[in-house]
Amino acid sequence: MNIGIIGIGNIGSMLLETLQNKEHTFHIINRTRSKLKKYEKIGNIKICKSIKDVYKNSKYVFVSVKPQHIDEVFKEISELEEDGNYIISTAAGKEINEISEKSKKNNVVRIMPTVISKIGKGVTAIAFHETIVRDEKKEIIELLKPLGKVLELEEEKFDAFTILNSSGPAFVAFILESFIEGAINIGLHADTAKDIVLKTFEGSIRFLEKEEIDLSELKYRVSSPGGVTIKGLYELEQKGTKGAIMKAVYESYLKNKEL
Ligand SMILES: NC(=O)C1=CN([C@@H]2O[C@H](COP(=O)(O)OP(=O)(O)OC[C@H]3O[C@@H](n4cnc5c(N)ncnc54)[C@H](OP(=O)(O)O)[C@@H]3O)[C@@H](O)[C@H]2O)C=CC1
Ligand SMILES: O=C(O)[C@@H]1CCC=N1
Repeated sequence: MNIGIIGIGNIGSMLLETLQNKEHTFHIINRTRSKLKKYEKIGNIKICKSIKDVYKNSKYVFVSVKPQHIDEVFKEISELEEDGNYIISTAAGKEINEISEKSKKNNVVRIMPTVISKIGKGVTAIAFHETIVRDEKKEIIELLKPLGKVLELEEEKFDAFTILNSSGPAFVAFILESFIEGAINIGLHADTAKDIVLKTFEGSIRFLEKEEIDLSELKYRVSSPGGVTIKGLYELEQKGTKGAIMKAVYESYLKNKEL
């Protein structure tokens, strides 16, 4: 399969490295060419000189530039003949109709990926232009399988999905970091704290999945009456932590709708 990737940043490089397969040939381009140096000697990666070269040589063309750069890319694509190629946009907040209009193409697919897919365990939402038929959808979903789970999703749910799934890892990192710094404050070395915090979160998630219990049930199992855990939970409630997190999710969601 000939696969194009326009924009080799966080997501473009994740796609290039995760979808790697000897049966694919990748045609890639990035604005800053020095970023592509490490791919120069890989047999099935062709570094292209223009967006036209990427598009002409690829059946599936991922567009993974930032939303503010996407118009210039679609403008270039709009001047090219569609010849069985598909545009697969990763841009947050950019709808299929808008992409189709700007690129003057019908074969438009929208995905919402996550950096987590680098280890094959992410969830990728996908939506298709109305003209794309079942067999074509199947082939595209199959192509994305190395990323983890591929979830066909109504476009109106993409904004919420983006914040949970794709921004999510940053929120998780922030919360983990808060616990690590809390642990340093009570005398643990940073490395030890990180190790314990990661294992505690991982173990808690596995436990919830295995025991199939509610989150509040886990809170009550851990919180002894008048004990230490409830003291900490009380502090979090008094500081409005849950409200602050809900607001953070909402503000990100609103921002995504503005794009
Ligand atoms: N980061 C994430 O976790 C997620 C990102 N997304 C979406 O994916 C897209 C990419 O995000 P991300 O990878 O983080 O962004 P990055 O800035 O890391 O990567 C974008 C890349 O596109 C390149 N670029 C910009 N304009 C052009 C152009 N005209 N031709 C070729 N290359 C170009 C940039 O080059 P240069 O090296 O010069 O900057 C850069 O390397 C965005 O639309 C974002 O909304 C979606 C889900 C998750
Ligand atoms: O922060 C962003 O805008 C992108 C989209 C989702 C994750 N990163």
